[in-house]
Amino acid sequence: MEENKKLKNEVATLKNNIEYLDKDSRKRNVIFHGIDELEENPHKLLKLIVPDEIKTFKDFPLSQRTLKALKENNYITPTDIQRQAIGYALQGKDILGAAKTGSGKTLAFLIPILEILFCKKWTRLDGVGAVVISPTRELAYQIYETLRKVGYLHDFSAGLIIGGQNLKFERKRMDQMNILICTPGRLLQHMDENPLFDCSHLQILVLDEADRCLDMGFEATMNAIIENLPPKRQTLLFSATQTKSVKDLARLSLSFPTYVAPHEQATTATPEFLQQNYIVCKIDEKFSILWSFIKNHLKQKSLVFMATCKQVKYTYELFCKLRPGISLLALYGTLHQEKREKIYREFCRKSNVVLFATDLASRGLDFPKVNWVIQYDCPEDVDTYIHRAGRTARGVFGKGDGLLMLLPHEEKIVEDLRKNKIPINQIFVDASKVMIPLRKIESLLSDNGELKKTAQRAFMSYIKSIYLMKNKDIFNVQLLDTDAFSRSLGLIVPPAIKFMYKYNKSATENNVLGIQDTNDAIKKLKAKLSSDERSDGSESEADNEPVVVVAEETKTKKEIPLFDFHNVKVGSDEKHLFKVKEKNVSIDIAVLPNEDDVPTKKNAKPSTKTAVVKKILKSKVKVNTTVKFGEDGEVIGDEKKDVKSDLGKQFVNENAITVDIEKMSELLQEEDKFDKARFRERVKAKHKEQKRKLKNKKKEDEGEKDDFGSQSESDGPDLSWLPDPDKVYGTKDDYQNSETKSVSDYSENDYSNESVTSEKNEEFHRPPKRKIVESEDIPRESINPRKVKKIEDVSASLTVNEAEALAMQLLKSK
Ligand SMILES: Nc1ncnc2c1ncn2[C@@H]1O[C@H](COP(=O)(O)OP(=O)(O)OP(=O)(O)O)[C@@H](O)[C@H]1O
Repeated sequence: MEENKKLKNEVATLKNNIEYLDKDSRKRNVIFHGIDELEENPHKLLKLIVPDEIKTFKDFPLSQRTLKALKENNYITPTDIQRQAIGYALQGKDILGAAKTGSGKTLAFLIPILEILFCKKWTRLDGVGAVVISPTRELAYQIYETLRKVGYLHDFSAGLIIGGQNLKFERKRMDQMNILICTPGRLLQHMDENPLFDCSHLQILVLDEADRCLDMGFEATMNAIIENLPPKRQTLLFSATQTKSVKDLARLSLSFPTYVAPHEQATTATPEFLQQNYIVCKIDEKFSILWSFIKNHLKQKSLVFMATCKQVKYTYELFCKLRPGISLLALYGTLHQEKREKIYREFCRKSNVVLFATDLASRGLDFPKVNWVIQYDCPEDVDTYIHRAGRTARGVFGKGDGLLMLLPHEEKIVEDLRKNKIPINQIFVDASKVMIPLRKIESLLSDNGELKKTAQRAFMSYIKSIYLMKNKDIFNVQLLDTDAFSRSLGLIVPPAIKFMYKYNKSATENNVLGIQDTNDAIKKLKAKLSSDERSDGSESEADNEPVVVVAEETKTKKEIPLFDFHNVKVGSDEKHLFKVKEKNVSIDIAVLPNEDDVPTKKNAKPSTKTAVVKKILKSKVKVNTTVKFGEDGEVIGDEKKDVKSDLGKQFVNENAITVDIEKMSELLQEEDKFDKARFRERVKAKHKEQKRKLKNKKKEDEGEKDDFGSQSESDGPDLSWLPDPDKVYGTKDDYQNSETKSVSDYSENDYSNESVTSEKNEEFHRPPKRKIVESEDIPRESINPRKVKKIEDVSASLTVNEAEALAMQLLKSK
């Protein structure tokens, strides 16, 4: 104790001097020499920092700058992990830190980073002194923000190096950074490509969510990063589910790491005030339960975890269209970085909101005041459960609720959870209170092709994710009622699950042959599927094709508004609602066809494109050829495709497999001659046809002129119907006399003088003003009625004399 007190005083003096030194640099070296002495004897500090004696951050030998910033951000009392880890870290020890979610691990490594670099007089010119690696961009961003808060009084430069940002911008500044917060991929990219990046002086390496950073997903990247780092460094590993794997630790070449786990003896592995529940339901009930939950928690902040990006996308898009009355957000890896950041910030800011997310958001993210964490799909393992559930009930007295949704066969995971000190209780949902507008969803999907595709992708991605799970005791794709699942998503026709069909087929074949080890084939298939699932691009076309199996008519549920998960029903009747009905657990229906559907060899419809091609090739049908038939059924050859040259014919007869380029070019030249000749002929014929048409048109035009202009004689009107003028007016002579007379009369006498006229009339017998004469030898019916009408009109308008003159003229011309 005495020694401790002495050391404390020593350090207090040093600290004061360090602050003082900021103003007076002349004494700097003397003081740092003192700190160096302490560093050389770490056990001195170890004795000095007794975790149980630490009440506030002031009790640590921290710089005033750090203490001030901590105070400003209301960090007064250190949490358990901070109390235990900071001391060891300040001594330069490698640390394996494990503590419950939301227990403040971030500060447990950020404070030592600041203090160690500060004590080492790190400056901008010294380059990268500390690197913090986080598995996700969002978490890296969050750590960076915390660092800015608690380290703003220090002179260090810090950089956030994550994917999706401007690489050029980062590249120029990398050599000036003292503390880097990064994701593995981007860090390695700089190590590989950026000549300005130098981390040879690195002092501290931190892996947040260390078990995730070191797992299979990042294995190669992390190995490459570690190779590029100086072996002499301090390494700190933190996670709520810490790795103890010797292999992992060996990879990091930790030297006698100190295991810091303040909650190891705790009764629970999850936060104290986290209320954890689970329900068991059928696969087709999950979607409606989720919808009902959201509708009944409109004034809360909920986070829903789903297995795949595509499920998140579909649920988000569909629920937005259904308008639940609360703001909805979706966060998943395939989103653009800017969007991801925006959604992350929005979810942090809002208080009544639902965020659908993949496991991208399951680790480390410190969303404030989340009321509910719903694990819509069963987590891969206990660790994933812990991290997901830990997004609520965070901080010192944080409270929250968790709900795990399980399918009947997934209930086994509860045993594992309980074994791992996770207190979880079963609750029951009153089925009568569950509702979803399924008809509306179906009609939305039928109207919106894009949404339907998203639904199909969501369906497929879920099935694939289950198929790829390691733990086959819990995740068994063959126990999924895929038809019911598809219907619950609004898909009347379930998409075909071809990979399963292939898998089952190969398994059956191998069984028949007595081959035990089919692992290689399955592994290949799995690798392909997992790469599909991870990829940003759309699923293969095949996955979106509808299945051959005809779906049953979709059942609709009554829409009943009230819903309460806390309404635990103990009555046996209520319990039955969620018991597994064996007939609904159709093992093979969706995956393997029914016996009736099993295709016989003859009538089998090929299910894949390869099978179709094989069938076509077998039937010796020439693909991509067109046969034209004439009217009499004779085959008409395709002139274009027929070879004309002798060389071409010879080539066709040879049926050569290999291609001789020179010969081919010669052949093409020969064929080209024929083609050109054919083309010339066609042009000629076209010109000829055009000329002919022009001629015809000209003729037609002339004909039209005849009709309406000078009429030809032959086409003249038929005047045979007119009465014989000799009969009517006497002989030709009489006629000539009368004509002369009348003309002179008309000229000499006033035509209007009636007396004269009457006299003349007496001399000449004039027929009364006549109508069209109906002569006996010309039957009226034989005359064109239109002509008759026309003549009647003309004659009615003429005076007798005019009519006579006209008639005479006509006769003359005849
Ligand atoms: N000493 C402290 N006093 C008060 N609040 C604190 C303290 N340390 C951390 N916190 C707060 O607790 C919350 C959780 O901290 P942090 O995110 O570091 O937890 P974590 O252990 O890293 O969680 P996870 O395991 O989920 O990554 C944060 O909001 C943080 O501000």
